[in-house]
Amino acid sequence: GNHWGYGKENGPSVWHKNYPVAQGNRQSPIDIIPQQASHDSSLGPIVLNYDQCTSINIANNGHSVVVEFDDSDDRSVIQGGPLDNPYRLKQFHFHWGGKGCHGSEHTVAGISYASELHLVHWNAVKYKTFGEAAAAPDGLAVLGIFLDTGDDHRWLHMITDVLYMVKFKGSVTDFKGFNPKCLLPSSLHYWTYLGSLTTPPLHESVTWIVLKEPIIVSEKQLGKFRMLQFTGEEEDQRLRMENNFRPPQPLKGRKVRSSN
Ligand SMILES: COc1ccc(N2C[C@H](O)c3cc(S(N)(=O)=O)sc3S2(=O)=O)cc1
Ligand SMILES: [Zn+2]
Repeated sequence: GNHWGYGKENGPSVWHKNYPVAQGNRQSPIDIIPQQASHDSSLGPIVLNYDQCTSINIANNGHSVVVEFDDSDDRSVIQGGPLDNPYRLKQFHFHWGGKGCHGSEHTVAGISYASELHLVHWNAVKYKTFGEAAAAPDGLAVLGIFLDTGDDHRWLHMITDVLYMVKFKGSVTDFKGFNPKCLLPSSLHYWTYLGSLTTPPLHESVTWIVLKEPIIVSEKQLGKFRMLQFTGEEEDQRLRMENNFRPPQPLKGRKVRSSN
């Protein structure tokens, strides 16, 4: 059917037909212009408590590769920065480009990175379920981390080495005990703004926290993401999973704040 995707017929330029909020006033991603971001001394550091981390599985959902966490309690949370209370880690996933071209969703002064990692958290203090939070203006907090190419990333191997097991849409495999703290850059300096999910349903429910410092991964490691498929094993079409990113959306007067 006309299920949404990243192709010509079902990609970001036509999502508004089924998801009119695509043309809303707080859509993501955006182009972040550092010189126009306002330094806000009231913005404290973000604090990540991932130590009791409980990853459950890794899956190919037909749009990205997703690592899900047990979010039945507050063992893995993000807090501080622009957030009024702790938000619970639910999943993380990636967006990337095709060979040699870029694939991040947020851009910095027009520059895009090779890929972008999103760690999705929800406000379990205010909302009873993830679904309720995902539709509320202060329901989600997504930590965005840019991936640039260079040397091998010593911990990303733990993910790229199992991608072959989730090659096809709908595949899932156990992935326990992975702590995403090993995917953070050395600095937690960030930009923050109010935005949305970057895929349908495009809910305007995300406080975005985008780290300024990218992590470095090798072209070889990125290449393993590109052997994933948008399509299921039983489908005739074999569509390589790449360029699964939405381009920057209009700022519509929003302010981007910068941590110190
Ligand atoms: C209730 O309706 C729903 C609300 C949210 C979701 N999700 C899947 C989305 O693909 C999606 C995209 C995210 S991104 N690229 O970080 O902006 S985060 C996220 S999700 O895991 O929240 C599913 C159903
Ligand atoms: Zn994402």
